[in-house]
Amino acid sequence: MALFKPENVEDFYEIEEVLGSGHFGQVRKVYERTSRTHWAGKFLKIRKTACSRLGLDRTSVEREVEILQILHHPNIVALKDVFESRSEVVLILELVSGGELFDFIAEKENLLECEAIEFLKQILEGLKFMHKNNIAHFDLKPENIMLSDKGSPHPNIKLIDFGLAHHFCQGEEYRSTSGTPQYIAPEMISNEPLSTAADMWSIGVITYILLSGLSPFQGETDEETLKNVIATDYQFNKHYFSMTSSMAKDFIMKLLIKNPNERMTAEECLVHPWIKPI
Ligand SMILES: Cc1ccc2c(c1)c1c3c(c(C)cc1n2CCCN)C(=O)NC3=O
Repeated sequence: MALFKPENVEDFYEIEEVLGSGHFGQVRKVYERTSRTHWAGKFLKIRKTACSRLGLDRTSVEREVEILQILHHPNIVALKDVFESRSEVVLILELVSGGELFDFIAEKENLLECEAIEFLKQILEGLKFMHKNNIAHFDLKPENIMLSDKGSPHPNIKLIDFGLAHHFCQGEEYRSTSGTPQYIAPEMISNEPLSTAADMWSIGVITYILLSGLSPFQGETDEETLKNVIATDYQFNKHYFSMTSSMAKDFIMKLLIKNPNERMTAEECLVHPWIKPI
């Protein structure tokens, strides 16, 4: 069982404003007194007993910590420290102060293909590193793609939130039906064995949205969205894609493929002619 620091996190950090919250607990800005620097504190409520419904299972937190301790990469959020009290684990994470990629894009009229490519290259470099370490994120979506400094002419992308991530052991079969309907791969919905290819499906969906503002499978309800995903039923809306290059559409089509084995890998995406013109 992993041991985290038993000291009180507030002996080292001042807890500041809430940055976000979810089923897991809260993410808050924290100030480290000794270094006078800001970080993000992810406060996770831990189940007190096995039959308790509230809070997270400690093993799932240990899995997230183990994965973050492996992943040292410029496009993946860094884990600095972990504290534990009786009912809470606190992850001290790199503060990614530029906010979510999609909020950055929402502030612009529309995104040029060359701008989308620059963001996607960084996302794919982070994914290539993750997948080479046999780790899949399994929750790639715009909310989990952050910018380090949105004021910079070339903002740096950071992938965050590895709460659903999985580290595959050799030959292991892993199934999960967690995730967000708009972005999850068909094999997740039908509870088939998963692989890093599920992340590549999400990249196809994210690219479609980056270039059009539309979500390819979104229906009126989650149920309808899931049906559209399973049917791999999407089109390039003529109005929204009228100015989109055929190379960009080819990139998306080579990711939104029902059979996970036929999808491009992160490495193949990085040498696709749309991303890396000859
Ligand atoms: C400036 C800002 C604003 C909101 C933030 C974050 C940073 C943030 C961060 C993290 C997580 C897991 C969630 C976060 N959230 C919650 C929303 C994430 N989609 C994180 O790991 N580092 C962050 O800076």
